[in-house]
Amino acid sequence: MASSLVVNRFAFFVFRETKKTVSKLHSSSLSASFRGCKSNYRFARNCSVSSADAFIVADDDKYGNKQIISVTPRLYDYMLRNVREPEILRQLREETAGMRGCQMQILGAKRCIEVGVYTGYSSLAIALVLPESGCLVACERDGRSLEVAKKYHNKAGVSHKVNIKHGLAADSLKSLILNGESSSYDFAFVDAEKKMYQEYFELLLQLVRVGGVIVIDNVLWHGKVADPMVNDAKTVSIRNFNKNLMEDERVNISMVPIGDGMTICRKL
Ligand SMILES: C[S@@+](CC[C@H](N)C(=O)[O-])C[C@H]1O[C@@H](n2cnc3c(N)ncnc32)[C@H](O)[C@@H]1O
Repeated sequence: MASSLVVNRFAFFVFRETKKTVSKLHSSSLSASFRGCKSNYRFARNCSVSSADAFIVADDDKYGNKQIISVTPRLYDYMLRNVREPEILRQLREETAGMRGCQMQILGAKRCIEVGVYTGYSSLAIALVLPESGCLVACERDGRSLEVAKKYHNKAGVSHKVNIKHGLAADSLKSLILNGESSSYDFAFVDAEKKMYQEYFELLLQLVRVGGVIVIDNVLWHGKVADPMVNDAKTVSIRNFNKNLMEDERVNISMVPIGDGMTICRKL
């Protein structure tokens, strides 16, 4: 891919040729994942989130003595100051910060599909790096969020690249398949209803070409997937989805522990 985007709920990376932009990282997700860490983890330094420095949440032999650090507010601010975030994305991030549901922001890539748009941060990030001939099919059920997304697509001059599908994402994906668009997409980002992940994945696997990439967000689900005591419907659904994906020979997968965790799947 000449350019691609990988954005997740709390972290957002833009890869464009050799450029890398990290525009949003959430400070609490890693520490939340390790809040229940077991006693055999050695806690070095201190464990206060208000600490100025990053702290080590685990450096157990089990992990080859690799240190796992938490992202503190100071480190988060440092990252925000040391990435290349386009002005238009900064504006949208700041406007979204005051809105209900603002913790949901995420993703992105060339002939692309996004499942779960919200106010459009990830869709704008994708659209900005798409070539003029590129397109992003943006699936979202919430009309109010879409109004904000459209405003920023217009403001950024990328509306012509974005094909908004207002409605249930599974229905929109099925209509793309019925329209003969199977195997014609390069990239898809999944960030909508967690209980629908398996269905989205099956539909997207039809729509994405061989070699294409599907990125699934929130696969660590605040760490709950690893806690056998947590068995609510969303957690169980993501846990089952992760297990199925691990055994799925139609894709190569890589689970990335940034933000709330995301799995990058490459269609074989
Ligand atoms: C986490 S937010 C998406 C954030 C966005 N990707 C970003 O990075 O800015 C999830 C969105 O999925 C939408 N959604 C949830 N279930 C859906 C469904 N069944 N069909 C379409 N959209 C859905 C919600 O309305 C919400 O706006």
